[in-house]
Amino acid sequence: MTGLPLPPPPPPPRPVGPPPGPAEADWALFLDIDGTLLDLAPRPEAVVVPPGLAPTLDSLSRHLSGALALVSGRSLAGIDDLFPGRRDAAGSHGAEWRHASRVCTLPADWLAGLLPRLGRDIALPPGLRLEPKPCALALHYPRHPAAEPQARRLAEHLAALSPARLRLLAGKQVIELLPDGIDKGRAIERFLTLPPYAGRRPVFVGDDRTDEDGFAAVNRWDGISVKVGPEPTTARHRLASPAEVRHWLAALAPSVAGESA
Ligand SMILES: O=P(O)(O)OC[C@H]1O[C@H](O[C@H]2O[C@H](CO)[C@@H](O)[C@H](O)[C@H]2O)[C@H](O)[C@@H](O)[C@@H]1O
Ligand SMILES: [Mg+2]
Repeated sequence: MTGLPLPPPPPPPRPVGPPPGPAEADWALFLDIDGTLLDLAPRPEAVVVPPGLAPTLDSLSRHLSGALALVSGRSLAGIDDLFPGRRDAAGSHGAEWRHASRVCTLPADWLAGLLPRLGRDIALPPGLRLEPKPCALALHYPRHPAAEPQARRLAEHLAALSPARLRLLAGKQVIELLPDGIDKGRAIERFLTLPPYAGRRPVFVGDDRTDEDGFAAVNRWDGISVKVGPEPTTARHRLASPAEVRHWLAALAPSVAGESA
């Protein structure tokens, strides 16, 4: 029996090499935290910031005339606990945002309404840990991968109860509830409209599915997108681990030290 001709095979994946270096002075550098700058830990509060990392970021920021921002799922307060100094940052995937010390946080009445009900009249699956943020809610299921469907069902239930339009965002052993329309791509693009970021080439390094919006934005701006880890990605460069990221950043920094010496 003759059938329809088979479609041509998909093209082989584009080779994804390491990112370039040293840092060009016209880069705008956007860095994810967990799984990118820092090794993952069993609990959010258990991560370790290696000594030397903050000074490296400071050197790079000076080299880039201040165009360096942290773009994280953590809250701004959580970012400041790890990297003090009220740095430019997008927190809660962009639902909180700080540029030149000016802070902007989305209203979160929906969260204030939901939180008291959790564990009281809405059951929490065993093993689930809640991380409330100013305008987002993370449902962590550490060491309980089987809890993922339950966490997702709970997140969907909460989203349906909420008067605000919310989106679900799945990360590493976590499902997050966020206001609709919030993602890291938009957070990065917002920085790119403002000094000293405007007119620069965006560079974004991230490790998670939640970073794909950031990679897509940076690709649209002809920037440098860098995926950390082996998973499929739309990023155009790849580093293997947070240790490789730190090594890459430190290798960018000596030219900085040389220039500032
Ligand atoms: O966007 P990021 O900077 O990567 O932040 C993403 C989430 O990071 C934290 O959770 C994740 O890291 C924890 C520590 O390694 C880990 O225990 C957890 O399983 C991961 O999901 C943070 O707690 C979240 O708020 C961030 O959204
Ligand atoms: Mg991450």
